[in-house]
Amino acid sequence: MLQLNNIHKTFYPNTPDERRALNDVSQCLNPGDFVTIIGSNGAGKSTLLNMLAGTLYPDEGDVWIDGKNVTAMPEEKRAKFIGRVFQNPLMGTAPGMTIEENMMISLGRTKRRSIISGVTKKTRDRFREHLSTLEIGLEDRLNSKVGLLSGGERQALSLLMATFTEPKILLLDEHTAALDPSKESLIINLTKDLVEKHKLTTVMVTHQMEQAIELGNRLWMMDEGNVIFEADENKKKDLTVPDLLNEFEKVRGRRMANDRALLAK
Ligand SMILES: Nc1ncnc2c1ncn2[C@@H]1O[C@H](COP(=O)(O)OP(=O)(O)OP(=O)(O)O)[C@@H](O)[C@H]1O
Repeated sequence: MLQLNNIHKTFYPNTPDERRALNDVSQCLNPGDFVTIIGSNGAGKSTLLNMLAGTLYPDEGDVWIDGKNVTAMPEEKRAKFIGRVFQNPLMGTAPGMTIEENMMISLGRTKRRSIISGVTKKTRDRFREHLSTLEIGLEDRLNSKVGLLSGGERQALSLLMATFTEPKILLLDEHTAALDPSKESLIINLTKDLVEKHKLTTVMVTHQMEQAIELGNRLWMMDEGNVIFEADENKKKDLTVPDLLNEFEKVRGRRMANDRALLAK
């Protein structure tokens, strides 16, 4: 479903600011795989997600999604089959527009049909049905401006908008990091439900190692632009946070430097 072949990315090459963000990354995911990615500061996690989303292009290597080489495909075209939720609840939704208008935009991204044609009763009913699965009452607030929603409500809506069109790939970019703990568990449970319901191939970056172990069927640990340890479904079942820290030390001969991961529960 997803294949990364020998991906390299260096920012400001041949200058004093040169930063090698990805260094020969080759990985693949099967349909329905859910990989969580952890790693040290500056390991290349966000760069990898940006490469998948088409926000950045690799210097070398290629990206394949569902049998198609998408390496040079611009972000707006990939948005037809990639859903993404960001860390910041303010990103991913338009605050000045209503819930219904935001959902129409999501739908419009994936369909050729113009969104100006208006919302039919059938579409509105479909939106209500999807919103009701969140169980936070948004189905009764279709005409509320999204800017009035709380951070947790907005992140739940972003997650729904990224998934109800059934993308080929779902990218989660530390999507619970800005939420307080009660909202965080709501969003994590929703994530599990939506990924399972739509059988989505999912790539999630997180700084919380427990979350990385609990969610999904695969795990990649990154450092200095590459995946230095990975666990498949079997290996992941028995994995603990100390195991991950030990694995890092074993491979690198030093401790993982990640201030946010170490501060997280
Ligand atoms: N737009 C950019 N311009 C220049 N350098 C960049 C840019 N984006 C990332 N980098 C550099 O590339 C490297 C990898 O960064 P990236 O943000 O992918 O790491 P990360 O694993 O997401 O880090 P963190 O967990 O600290 O957010 C870092 O050295 C970073 O400074």
